[in-house]
Amino acid sequence: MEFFKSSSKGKVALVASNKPDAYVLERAKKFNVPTFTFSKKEMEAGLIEEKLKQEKIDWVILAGFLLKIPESLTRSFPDRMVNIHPALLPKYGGKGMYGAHVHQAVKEAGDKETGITIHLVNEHYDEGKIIFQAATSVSAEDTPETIAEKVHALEHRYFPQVIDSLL
Ligand SMILES: Nc1nc2c(c(=O)[nH]1)N[C@@H](CN(C=O)c1ccc(C(=O)N[C@@H](CCC(=O)O)C(=O)O)cc1)CN2
Ligand SMILES: NCC(=O)N[C@@H]1O[C@H](COP(=O)([O-])[O-])[C@@H](O)[C@H]1O
Repeated sequence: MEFFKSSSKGKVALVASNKPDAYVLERAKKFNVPTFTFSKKEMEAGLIEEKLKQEKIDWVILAGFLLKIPESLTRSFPDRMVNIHPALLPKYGGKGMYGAHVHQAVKEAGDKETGITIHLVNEHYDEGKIIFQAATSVSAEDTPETIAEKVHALEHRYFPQVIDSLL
């Protein structure tokens, strides 16, 4: 929202979440961005498709969204739905691989690097076309928490720029 508030290429037109207490909804209010909350059942009943068409949304950007997007919704936004994953796919992707679970797996594997992947969204978890990746080193002294800090820094640095490059 900060990045796009003065953009001539696009704007954050709606913030939607299935978690009514998600802090991003508070952030959206400060940027005067409309918000929309929904349940998993409503998503699976097609309520999101209706809302996004009503609001004339062009792109759907997933950031920490933790439910499987139904195929009907992914097909409504062909090559226009983007997700950010906190690892270097195809490593550490798929069901169960989200948030701290990913960084824990990287630590337990003893990997020397991790990173972020920005990809198009299809009907499967984390299997869409990869658009961008950035890596960071992992040392033996790193913990899942310090790994998360490094990954979050990459996300905050690159996600807006990559989205901007797609518009
Ligand atoms: N159709 C798609 N939907 C989603 C994708 C995708 O690529 N295709 N990406 C995810 C984001 N994600 C990884 O980047 C991801 C998020 C959550 C899970 C997961 O295992 N979720 C749990 C439920 C967690 C909860 O309810 O709190 C589960 O399915 O059991 C895996 C990957 C967003 N949607
Ligand atoms: N597989 C999906 C996944 O793990 N997404 C991750 O959830 C976090 C949300 O952080 P935040 O809500 O605290 O900004 C982000 O690190 C994002 O990569």
